[in-house]
Amino acid sequence: MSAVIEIAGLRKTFRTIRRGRRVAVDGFDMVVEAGQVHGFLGPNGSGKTTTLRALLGLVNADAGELRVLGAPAPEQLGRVTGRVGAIVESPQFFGNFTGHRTLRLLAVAGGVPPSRVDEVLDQVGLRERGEDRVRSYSLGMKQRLAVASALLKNPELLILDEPANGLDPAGIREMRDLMRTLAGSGVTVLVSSHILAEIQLICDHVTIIARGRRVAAGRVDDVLAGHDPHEWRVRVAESERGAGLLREAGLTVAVHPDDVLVVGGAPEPELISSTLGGQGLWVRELTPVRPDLESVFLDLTAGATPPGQPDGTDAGDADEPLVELDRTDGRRVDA
Ligand SMILES: Nc1ncnc2c1ncn2[C@@H]1O[C@H](COP(=O)(O)OP(=O)(O)OP(=O)(O)O)[C@@H](O)[C@H]1O
Repeated sequence: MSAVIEIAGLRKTFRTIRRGRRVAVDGFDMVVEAGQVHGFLGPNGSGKTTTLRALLGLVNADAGELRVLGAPAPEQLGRVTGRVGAIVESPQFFGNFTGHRTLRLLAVAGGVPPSRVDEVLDQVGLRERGEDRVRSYSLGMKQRLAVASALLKNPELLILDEPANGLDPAGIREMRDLMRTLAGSGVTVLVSSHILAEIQLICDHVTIIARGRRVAAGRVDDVLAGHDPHEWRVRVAESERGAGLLREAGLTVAVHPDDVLVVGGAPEPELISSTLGGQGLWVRELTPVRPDLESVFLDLTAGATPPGQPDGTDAGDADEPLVELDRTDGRRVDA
């Protein structure tokens, strides 16, 4: 497998009028291999967008090495822009244009054959609505139109910043299906999100960022497996008696209606079986309750107040004037 995105030691500091220096990304590393659907997870203000913007040459990093499809960024991004589609933050479209016309204009501007327009509308499931005005689209449809615009170039790598943001459950499902389809057709997808359950469903790999630093990375299954189960499901013949014995041993026990005991308090499985077996209660089932990505994420990012924000509030504080030293105007970008 070859790396399509490589980030090593990325660091980016912004300056604000009131709070001075704010370290947005602090020695961050990430590797995305070809063919992955890679989730980029982190709490609000943890540095996801800044990282993606640095990767796409929209903001200058203070330090670090970045490569996209092997090309050092930002210096040689131009070599690979035709192979990368990206949507960073919500794209804006003219409501009066139809989806088809919007894409046709973008195709012409990007030197892409107009025949691609119908193909990408098909790919994102908007073919039937292509002749409707964008203003009649739902938020989910607008997001899919944005993805369609990023697909015009037939990219090998698609970078999506919070594509499921603001979508209702049906919109999230559509977006998830779309990403799966894209991955199935060989596109490498990097998707940033704080919607953990969705990342768990769509992504095979994940990098978790907190306070501008990587706190976990790897296959989703491995990241989950690296966290010991906090609880065990236990079945015994006499559930109430079993619960009493386990409580006496210092464990926390919840008795569920179907007589399943959920035993917590970081117990060793041996302690559970010996406590019960020692009193003649034989264990019929002893299963770890595997943590989901959400609990792992909360564990890893607990107390992750971004640097420079002692109160933990998200940095998008509307009342604070920001000196945006490196901000470029474009919110949406096809790299
Ligand atoms: N242009 C800017 N000027 C000043 N500070 C900025 C700028 N862009 C980002 N920051 C700060 O950098 C930190 C990281 O922000 P960033 O947008 O990268 O986080 P994020 O993980 O994408 O958050 P969210 O999920 O809320 O979008 C925050 O403290 C943010 O306020």
